[in-house]
Amino acid sequence: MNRNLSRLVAVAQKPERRIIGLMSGTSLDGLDVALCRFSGHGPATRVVVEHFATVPYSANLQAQVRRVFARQTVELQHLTLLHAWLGTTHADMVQQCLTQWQVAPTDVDAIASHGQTVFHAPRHQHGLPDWPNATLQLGDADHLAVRTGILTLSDFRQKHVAAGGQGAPLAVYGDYLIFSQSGEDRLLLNLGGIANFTYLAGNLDATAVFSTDTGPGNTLLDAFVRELYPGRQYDENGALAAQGQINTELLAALLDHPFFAASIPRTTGPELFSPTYVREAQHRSHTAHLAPPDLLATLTAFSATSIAGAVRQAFPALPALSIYASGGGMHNPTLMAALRAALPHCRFSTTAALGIAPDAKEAVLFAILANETLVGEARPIGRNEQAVPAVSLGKISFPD
Ligand SMILES: Nc1ncnc2c1ncn2[C@@H]1O[C@H](COP(=O)(O)OP(=O)(O)OP(=O)(O)O)[C@@H](O)[C@H]1O
Ligand SMILES: CC(=O)N[C@H]1[C@@H]2OC[C@@H](O2)[C@@H](O)[C@@H]1O[C@H](C)C(=O)O
Repeated sequence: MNRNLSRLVAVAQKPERRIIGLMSGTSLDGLDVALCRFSGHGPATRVVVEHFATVPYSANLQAQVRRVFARQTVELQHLTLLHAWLGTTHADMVQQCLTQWQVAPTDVDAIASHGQTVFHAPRHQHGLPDWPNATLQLGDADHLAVRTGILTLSDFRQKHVAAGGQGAPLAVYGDYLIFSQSGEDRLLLNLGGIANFTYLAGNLDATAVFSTDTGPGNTLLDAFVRELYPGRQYDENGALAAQGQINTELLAALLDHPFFAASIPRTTGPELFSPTYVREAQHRSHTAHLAPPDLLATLTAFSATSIAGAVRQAFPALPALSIYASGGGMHNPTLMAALRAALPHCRFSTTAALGIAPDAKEAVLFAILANETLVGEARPIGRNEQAVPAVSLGKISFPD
């Protein structure tokens, strides 16, 4: 048997595994690196986050990714170069973390690499009836495996698409395994560039579980803060939006898009929710000359209202739900206050209350996907249109 295959079998048979989860989302703020220790699989999964860091993306890295990010037209050579370069750059970031944590690469069983999404194209968004759902993540994992010497699983979204999904949200697989709790109906709400949630039924009915994107989280806020306040990357603690007034005409125009009426699950990205989207809504609502704080207040309300709208669409009877937030947006008190106001029947806390640091959650979820692919088995979650493809996700890259 090939040496790599026998090593793979040995990793799968270990009582405990250390897997590094890597996630770099649509905010392009950095690479989240979570070193996780696993035992078990499926609903018996036990995960402890031994170390976590966000390695910030340099201004150059952000600029290089933005040359292709969510763009209809790109320079093909640059896209090709990025694929290899991000793979080696992510490998160097992993090595930097391991050195800092004083962990030897030989003590890590696997890396689970999400890669950098550069374009997300579900059919409902590209609108081309003869073309499939599609999504593209860069940062080739062979480069990670060869450079770190660690077995690497990657490119988790393609199998989801191949099995009938939109390539997202994938959080549902891990949320279901580690956050389901008898007696509590839960929403796991991630407030990243794009916001999404997973519903977990308190009666532990796997067929009732579903997940969906809801629309913008921080992506529009970040884009306009960068444009209107040069040198700033985001609305720190929601302070700018807190000084502004919500413009109800613009808010109504922003919410006037078929995405918000589409059936659940629906996924999206900055391809749709871009500054151009906002400018068109401003044009339609005659609000092109809003003061910057008023624009940010309205965009914050747009995120909160669209998230609350998706929750109300999914649960029209307004049952009491416990919402556990994660992702960078939970550090924005203006956004969180707007969410609380829009969903007064829900109880809010963060995944810290469930034992997973909210900034680490998405990276941990990719480590869980790798653990399942190595040790677990595909299992059915959800039903009908909300069924989650029952497949093992990710491709395997060997170090040699
Ligand atoms: N103190 C803070 N105040 C306000 N916003 C904050 C704060 N800290 C982080 N954020 C927001 O969180 C963002 C980063 O969030 P996160 O890392 O969860 O996004 P992501 O993983 O890139 O997104 P996605 O889940 O869409 O892939 C920042 O760009 C900023 O908008
Ligand atoms: C295509 C893509 O990268 N989508 C991301 C993005 O960021 C949030 C939301 O949009 C979600 O659908 C997804 O990430 C999370 C980790 C997911 O798949 O669950």
